[in-house]
Amino acid sequence: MSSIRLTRLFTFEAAHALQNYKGGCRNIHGHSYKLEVTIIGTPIVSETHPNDGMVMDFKELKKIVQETIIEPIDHALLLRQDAPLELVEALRHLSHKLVLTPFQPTCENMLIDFKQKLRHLLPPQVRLHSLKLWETEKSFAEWYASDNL
Ligand SMILES: Nc1nc2c(c(=O)[nH]1)N=C([C@H](O)[C@H](O)COP(=O)(O)OP(=O)(O)OP(=O)(O)O)CN2
Ligand SMILES: [Zn+2]
Repeated sequence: MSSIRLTRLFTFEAAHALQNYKGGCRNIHGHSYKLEVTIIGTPIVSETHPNDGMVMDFKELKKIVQETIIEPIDHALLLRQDAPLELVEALRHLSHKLVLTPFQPTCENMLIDFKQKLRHLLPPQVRLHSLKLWETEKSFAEWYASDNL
């Protein structure tokens, strides 16, 4: 039996601010994020199975990631939950898509959050292998299951 990795690429737009950061990123600004989700498993061997030859249907992976990770934050503003109350209230009043996070919304923390959300939703025959989040064209962070045994 051969283990095979499958990767699906996702893109989303989000704004954030890094609270207390010493530099421009403390201001609200946006990124066109890219997320690579890699799972690992062995392909199904069953001539009668609709997913014969697949570790997992790419479409199924897309649905899980899209609904769990992408849709809640696409075109949203991510702020740490202790952001100034007046700002939070003003944004809510203007019906902005605001997501308050219990962590500083860095690449690193977003990956930890994504990993926690995804792990329990994948079918039993596959495992989450790694996540790679591109914040800019030049900067990305990665989470690997093998780094966290
Ligand atoms: N370890 C981390 N460092 C930084 C993060 C992060 O998530 N993890 N995030 C930021 C900012 O949010 C943002 O990514 C900085 O973007 P940008 O100003 O475009 O980055 P650069 O200055 O590197 O880009 P240049 O094109 O070279 O100006 C900051 N740090
Ligand atoms: Zn940023």
